[in-house]
Amino acid sequence: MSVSVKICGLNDPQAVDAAIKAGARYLGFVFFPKSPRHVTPLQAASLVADVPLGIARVGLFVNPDDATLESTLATVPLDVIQLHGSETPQRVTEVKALTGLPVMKAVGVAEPEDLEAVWDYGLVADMLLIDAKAPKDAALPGGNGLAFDWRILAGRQILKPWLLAGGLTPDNVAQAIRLTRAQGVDVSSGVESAPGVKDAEKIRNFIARATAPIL
Ligand SMILES: O=C(O)c1ccccc1NCC(=O)[C@H](O)[C@H](O)COP(=O)(O)O
Repeated sequence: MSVSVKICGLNDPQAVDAAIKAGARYLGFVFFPKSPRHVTPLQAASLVADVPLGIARVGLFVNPDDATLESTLATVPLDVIQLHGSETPQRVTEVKALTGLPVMKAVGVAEPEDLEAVWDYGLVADMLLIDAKAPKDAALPGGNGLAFDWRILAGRQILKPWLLAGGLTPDNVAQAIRLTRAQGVDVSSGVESAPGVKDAEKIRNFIARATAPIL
């Protein structure tokens, strides 16, 4: 089965178009005001207007309250909610009930002990995004272009569908998939020319290399 690709932090129509044409399975839109990739619900509504069926529109939130989720969903149709903050398993369950949408929970990994959280969230989330743990002094909880030691995941069984994230690039994504046997991969900074500026050529290269047969 081919690896699914999520391109995260899309904020311009050319990049959305490049991701769709190159075969992305998930398109991520960041609703976190401090991010250089931040989009408003109205901007996102315009960006997703022509997304074909079968490609999931993912809204990325950091510790959102109910009102934020409700007002965003009233403006932009989304298929998946990505929670990228310190939401508890209980909050994941609440967000699923409130929105009626599947939840992808991001879990930060730096060392083998962090896999306990992967297990805990696997019991409640519909999907997991296994990402590098953000450094304590990082301005953002994700999208920092940092990788973790992928060998931590080698040979692990994970309860739910999951995507590998953190510091992936067109140059390292095939090796990351080979080591972790990830079913899907997620990228943001690795397909940018500057923070918050997506590069269509890098998006095409990334998707081609992630979906090529792994030898
Ligand atoms: O991208 C952001 O600006 C961002 C802000 C707040 C929370 C999460 C954020 N991004 C998450 C991602 O883009 C990805 O899901 C993932 O962390 C991979 O990012 P990268 O290492 O840059 O490829």
